[in-house]
Amino acid sequence: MYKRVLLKLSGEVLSGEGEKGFNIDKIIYLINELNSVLEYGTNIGIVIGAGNLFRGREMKELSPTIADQIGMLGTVINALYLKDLFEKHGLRTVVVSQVTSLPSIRPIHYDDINLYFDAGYLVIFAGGTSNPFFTTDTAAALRAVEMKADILIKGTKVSGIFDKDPKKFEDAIKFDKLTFDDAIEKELKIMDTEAFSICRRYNMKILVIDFFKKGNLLRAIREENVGTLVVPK
Ligand SMILES: Nc1ncnc2c1ncn2[C@@H]1O[C@H](COP(=O)(O)OP(=O)(O)OP(=O)(O)O)[C@@H](O)[C@H]1O
Ligand SMILES: O=c1ccn([C@@H]2O[C@H](COP(=O)(O)O)[C@@H](O)[C@H]2O)c(=O)[nH]1
Repeated sequence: MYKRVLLKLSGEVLSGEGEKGFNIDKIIYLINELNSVLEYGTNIGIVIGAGNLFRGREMKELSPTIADQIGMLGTVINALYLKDLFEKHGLRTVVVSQVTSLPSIRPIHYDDINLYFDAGYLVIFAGGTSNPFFTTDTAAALRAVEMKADILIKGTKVSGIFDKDPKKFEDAIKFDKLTFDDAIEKELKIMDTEAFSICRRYNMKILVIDFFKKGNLLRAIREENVGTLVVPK
């Protein structure tokens, strides 16, 4: 069983696939999935995307650096939205970020992260990497290494990593396991090359799961056979 996990969630986990904004039923589902895992004392850090609000690459009318800053702020909005609802449902949560100074957001300090986990808090890392031209997958890789996670779990809308995008190709074939070298060489676009590359350098395993399938998060944390595992060798 994994004891410390960085969970990367697509923004669409908050809205529903292909939707924008927030859907309270989806967030209750997320809370239930997290509760089932927190019972076991697993430390959970969350990096949340912002596809339910803004994706830099979709705002073609804007300069890329501005669009990306708006995207990063979207992750801050998502983090605060989640913090409030998590706490209303009994999940103690702290939001940490380097990109904004707001009364409900704390700066990232490594020593404090351990204290938050020891006190039973969920930690949401908001604001991506703080740099334009990246995505929250890269932020997830960095935070997973920084918080000394056992594994980075990417909760998404596909059941794992395929030889091509399963949303576009019906005949896509799923991998149960593959190496970082394979994922990078085959240019499997489920995650950025930067994210794979950071995880390869620091031996951070990645597991990609369908977050919309009930119970999958617990299966993943219990190290049951679910999704696709990416390993060093
Ligand atoms: N080889 C592949 N295997 C699996 N999925 C793939 C592959 N190539 C592309 N994809 C696509 O990658 C997507 C990964 O989505 P992800 O969870 O990162 O959402 P996102 O849109 O980047 O996040 P957000 O909603 O926060 O912007 C999946 O929807 C899937 O269709
Ligand atoms: O480090 C980062 C992380 C994110 N962005 C911008 O935010 C949006 C939303 O993130 P997703 O990973 O796509 O959900 C992204 O499209 C970028 O525009 C960033 O600039 N830097």
